[in-house]
Amino acid sequence: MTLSAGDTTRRYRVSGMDCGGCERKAVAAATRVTGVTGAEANAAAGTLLVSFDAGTPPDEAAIGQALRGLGYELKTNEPPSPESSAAAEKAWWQTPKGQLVLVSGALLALAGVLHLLWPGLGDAPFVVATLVGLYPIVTSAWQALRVGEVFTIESLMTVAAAGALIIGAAAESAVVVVLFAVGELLEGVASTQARRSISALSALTPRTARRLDGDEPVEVAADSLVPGERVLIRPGDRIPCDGRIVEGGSHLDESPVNGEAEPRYKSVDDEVLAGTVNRDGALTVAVTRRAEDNTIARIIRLVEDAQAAKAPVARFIDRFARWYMPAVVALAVALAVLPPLAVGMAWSESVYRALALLLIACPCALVISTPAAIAAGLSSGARHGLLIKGGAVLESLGKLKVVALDKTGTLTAGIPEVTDVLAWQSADEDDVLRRAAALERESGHPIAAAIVARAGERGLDLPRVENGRALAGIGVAGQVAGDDLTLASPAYAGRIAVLDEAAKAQMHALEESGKTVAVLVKGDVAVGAIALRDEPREDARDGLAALARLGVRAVMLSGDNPRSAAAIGKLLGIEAYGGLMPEDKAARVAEWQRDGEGPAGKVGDGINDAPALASADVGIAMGSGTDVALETADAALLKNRVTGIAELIGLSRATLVNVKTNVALALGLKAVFLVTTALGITGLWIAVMADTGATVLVTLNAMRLLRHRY
Ligand SMILES: Nc1ncnc2c1ncn2[C@@H]1O[C@H](COP(=O)(O)OP(=O)(O)OP(=O)(O)O)[C@@H](O)[C@H]1O
Ligand SMILES: [Zn+2]
Repeated sequence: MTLSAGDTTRRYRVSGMDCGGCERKAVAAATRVTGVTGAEANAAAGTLLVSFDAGTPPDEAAIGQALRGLGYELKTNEPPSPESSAAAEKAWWQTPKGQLVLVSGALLALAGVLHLLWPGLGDAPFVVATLVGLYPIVTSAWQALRVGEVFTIESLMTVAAAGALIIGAAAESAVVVVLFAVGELLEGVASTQARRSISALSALTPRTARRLDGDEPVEVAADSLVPGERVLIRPGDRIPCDGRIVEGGSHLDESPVNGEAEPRYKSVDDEVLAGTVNRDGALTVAVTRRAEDNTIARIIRLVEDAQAAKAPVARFIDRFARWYMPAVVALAVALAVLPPLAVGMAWSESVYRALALLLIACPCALVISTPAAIAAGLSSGARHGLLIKGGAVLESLGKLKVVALDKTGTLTAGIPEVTDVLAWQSADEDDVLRRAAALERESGHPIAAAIVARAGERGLDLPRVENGRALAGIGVAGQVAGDDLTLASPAYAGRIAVLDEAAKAQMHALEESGKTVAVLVKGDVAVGAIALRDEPREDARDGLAALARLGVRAVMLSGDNPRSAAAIGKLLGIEAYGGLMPEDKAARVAEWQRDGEGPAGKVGDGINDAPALASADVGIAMGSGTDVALETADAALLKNRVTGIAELIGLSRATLVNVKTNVALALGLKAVFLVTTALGITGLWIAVMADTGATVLVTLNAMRLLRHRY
């Protein structure tokens, strides 16, 4: 079943699950509750998604009860907080699994000692050790049986250990029980680590804030702050909330939130993020978001959702494990029964081999191989300002062959500056600038900000504009003192006005040097033009070079005129196309996909390039955490750097390689020992060692991703 979070689904946190077997049991238990129509569990994320008929939500307490019977704890979907996550993550020896390891291990050691001191006791001490260690396993096998899950790891284990006792291999079965407990304990380690590295983010926000009541700072709980309140932040403090600076200026270290290494100077009207560090100046900040909506809380929610959404590989492995277990049981029965009947092998020998087979078959390592790696990859990315919305996105990111990048704000800083003002037809330069700035006053385009700023520098008074309107991808228009005015790209200006050859030549020259030109048209006469230049980002070259090293083709798609796009493209050494409307960019991406040049990614600010972001295999939003971008794109770069794109792809590839290595390790070890056991070369406890060993290897390998180098 495929589920997604919607209005007829509800997501719960569940603690205690740590492998595919746990997931299946939890799903089986939840779907038995009346009203529940489907469920999906994810051990790595510690989540259970429950679907139900709209209007009749199922009884939460009943679901909780059903899960408790299996040893899992249901929590309602509370927002993450340092306290709750700290409480959920107990030290290993405090968990039931840890205690089972300690108790069964101690009993095994004791049995060994007794056996040496009083050989007369025979196997009795080992039998006792086995039975004690087996007790929780039997209980959990029984609970799973009651919800209809017959072939669980625990039921295999119960049969195997009991069988070993019956054929007189008590010492082995005691060892087997301990190793099984160790393996179970280890299974959860990678996903717990991954989860912890995310919930650690929430601990970055200070608990308290110094709220200004009038001019008096009062210490209050940070999560009680509401938008509009003002807080005082001293040098060295962590910022307690998302907000806007109303007084002061300081260098802010944002690395904890977005991985941006260089501290940035921010002052009045700049946005600050909760969890970042105020380096050197005192700031007064107006709160803009409540604690539960601040950027860091949103990041944590996104990453948790991402971990809960299974990658296609993980689904495949789940399906595989489903038929694999019964198949193994059938094989074990055949191995026990056939050789004695066919070639007269001793029953004790054939049963022994069959039991060993059951033990190796435990698919724990295989089942955690994929989710562990993906959870680690997603966490590692989030810690470096690379947000990936789930395993499926991660898979496609690693396969990208071509990436389209916007020019403005992506490859360039997005802060153009006016370089030239041209005046034609008896107008003077200040006149052109004054009217252009008046038109731009309401526009949100970076060009607008630059023109208004330049007019301000020259101390110009801006006239009133009537009927002002933005022409998306073209420019702005309105009436000033009765004149119809348009400020637009030369291409559009050429359509509504006649541009003489001299003017055209002037503009072409500006464009060829990489500048953007906006033409001021009065009625149907071009009266002047303003040229602006937006410098490439410092790291644009490095970022593109890194993409080239990964063998990914990078193409610039720009709404700016083709000549200046080409000039910037040449400067950066990237294939460039200009004069594209947003839908043209989407069409270009679709073309690549159709012609087999994709999978294609699209990087943009997520604001005026939404169609292209959506049509790409992976839409990557870039920018300092703009609201739209975070939630609509498939992946987001919180640090405002071109180099982040290659980091994102590199991380995805590393994760995919890790997944493949893990699957190969788990399946490979399993295959080898299946054969050697069936042939009678290796015995019971090598079999269990192999399974525990594979679990350890897979876990360690996945955890390497938490230290991935960017
Ligand atoms: N407010 C404006 N003032 C002046 N010109 C504008 C304005 N808005 C758009 N234009 C013109 O339209 C062109 C395309 O704008 P659009 O917003 O689609 O692209 P962009 O974001 O500037 O560039 P890119 O696609 O490279 O990111 C601009 O290069 C500019 O010439
Ligand atoms: Zn388990």
